[in-house]
Amino acid sequence: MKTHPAGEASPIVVQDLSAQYRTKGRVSGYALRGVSFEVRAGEVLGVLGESGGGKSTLARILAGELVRKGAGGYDIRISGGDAFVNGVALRTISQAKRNRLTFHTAYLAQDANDRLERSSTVAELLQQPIFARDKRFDPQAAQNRALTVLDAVSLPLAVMEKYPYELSDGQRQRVALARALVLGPNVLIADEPTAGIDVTVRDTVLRVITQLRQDPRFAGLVITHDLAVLRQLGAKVAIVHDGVIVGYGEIDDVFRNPDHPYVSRLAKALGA
Ligand SMILES: Nc1ncnc2c1ncn2[C@@H]1O[C@H](COP(=O)(O)OP(=O)(O)OP(=O)(O)O)[C@@H](O)[C@H]1O
Repeated sequence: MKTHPAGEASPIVVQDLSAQYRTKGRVSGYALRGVSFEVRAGEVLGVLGESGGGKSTLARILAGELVRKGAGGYDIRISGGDAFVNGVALRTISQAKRNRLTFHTAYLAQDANDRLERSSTVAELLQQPIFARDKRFDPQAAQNRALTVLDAVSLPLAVMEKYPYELSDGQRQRVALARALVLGPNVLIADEPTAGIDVTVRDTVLRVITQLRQDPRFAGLVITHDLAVLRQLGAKVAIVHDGVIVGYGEIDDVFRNPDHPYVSRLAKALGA
């Protein structure tokens, strides 16, 4: 397994990363073009940018989900550079090793709440990742773990026996978040975790990140235009536009001294 040359590197390192999508055997234009940044231990990076800029592509790669089958499926090809999560290079690792790596990564996709399997109860959904990692895991311990993450996302016990379709959008979003947390990850990749859902989810996301941060190896990448959330987290920001990073640094530095016309436009739009 290829590892980051720097050894004890940041939990997330992206080096000159370029990526394309493969659709029906054809490779598309570049979704990311030579992107580089690091998220150090203890840091949260907020990723902002216009629709189609490449934010979700970046999240998918860092979450180790380069290929997804079925409806809304896709196939990403890393065509240049590399990305390292917990020191492991994502470009060259096998699917089996990638699966193992993702045990340490909580990935909340944009449609995470719709992805929950309809035929499983919340209790089952929360325990599935535990048994996927270790078939012989003690069932009582797995249930306790599920209860702990349920509580962390402020859902009542009664939700455990329900099916996703019996829940509200906000509750489903909380279940998806709880499921992402159940293996005790040190890396969080969240794609618009607070967009379009009831406002209380926002507080839960903030609380969860604060809790995760107690792990000294924690690093988070959160795609959101919610500057209030990013400020509360003391996050740095990366502005992605047309597959490249056009602004990077502390929120106020980036928006007060824009290096690119898109950053000026975004600053105005967000009232930054
Ligand atoms: N499944 C796919 N197949 C082919 N191309 C795709 C696919 N998903 C995204 N792309 C392309 O990759 C580029 C980056 O898209 P991406 O979804 O990463 O942007 P985004 O910044 O997350 O946008 P949004 O805010 O709308 O989610 C776009 O040109 C887009 O058309």
